[in-house]
Amino acid sequence: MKPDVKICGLSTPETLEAALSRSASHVGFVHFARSPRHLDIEPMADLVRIVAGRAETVIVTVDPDDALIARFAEEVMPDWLQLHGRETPERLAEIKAKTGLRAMKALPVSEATDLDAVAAYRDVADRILLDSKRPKGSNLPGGNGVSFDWTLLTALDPDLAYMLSGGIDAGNVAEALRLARPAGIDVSSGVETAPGIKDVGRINTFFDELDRIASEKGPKP
Ligand SMILES: O=C(O)c1ccccc1NCC(=O)[C@H](O)[C@H](O)COP(=O)(O)O
Repeated sequence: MKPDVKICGLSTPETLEAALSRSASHVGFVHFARSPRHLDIEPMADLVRIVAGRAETVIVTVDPDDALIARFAEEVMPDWLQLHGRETPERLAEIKAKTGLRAMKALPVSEATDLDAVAAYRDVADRILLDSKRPKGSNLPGGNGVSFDWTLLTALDPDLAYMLSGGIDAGNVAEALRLARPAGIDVSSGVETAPGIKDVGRINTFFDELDRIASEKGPKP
């Protein structure tokens, strides 16, 4: 089955259209002041309006308070909130109840024991996103363009439909899909020319590679 593909950290109509025209399943917009991909509520709402149901829309944020989640739900109206902070399973349930939105919980991974956290979240999160742990020197909990050891994921329950992210690009996505078998992949830096600068050419190259992988897997005559 084709994996979901989320292009994250979009911030311009041109790059958003590129992702949509190649059938991204999810498009992500970051609201986190320190991020080079940060968007305020209004420009984010403008981009979500452009999507107009062609993909699922995701606001990526970190430990949002109640006032902020209310603004997301009322002014942006995305399909998902993706949470990259220290949100507990209880807080995740509360955010879902208050907004009516689906929640994707990002869990940072660098070693096998990091996967223990999955058990606490899998029943409350609508999707788990397994992302690389923040590298030393970075002040961002995501979007760092570094990958982790995907062979760790072979220990996961095969029924867990998770998203994989962290340093995925056109050069390594085939290996990511082969080793980790995720239900979806999430890409940000891998389709940028510099942090926060998405590139239409790189988005197309990434989807070309996914098409090539799908054609290799297709039925042989
Ligand atoms: O992308 C950001 O700047 C960001 C900031 C704060 C929290 C999360 C953030 N990104 C989360 C994502 O969903 C990224 O797509 C994911 O971490 C993978 O990023 P990359 O390794 O750059 O592909």
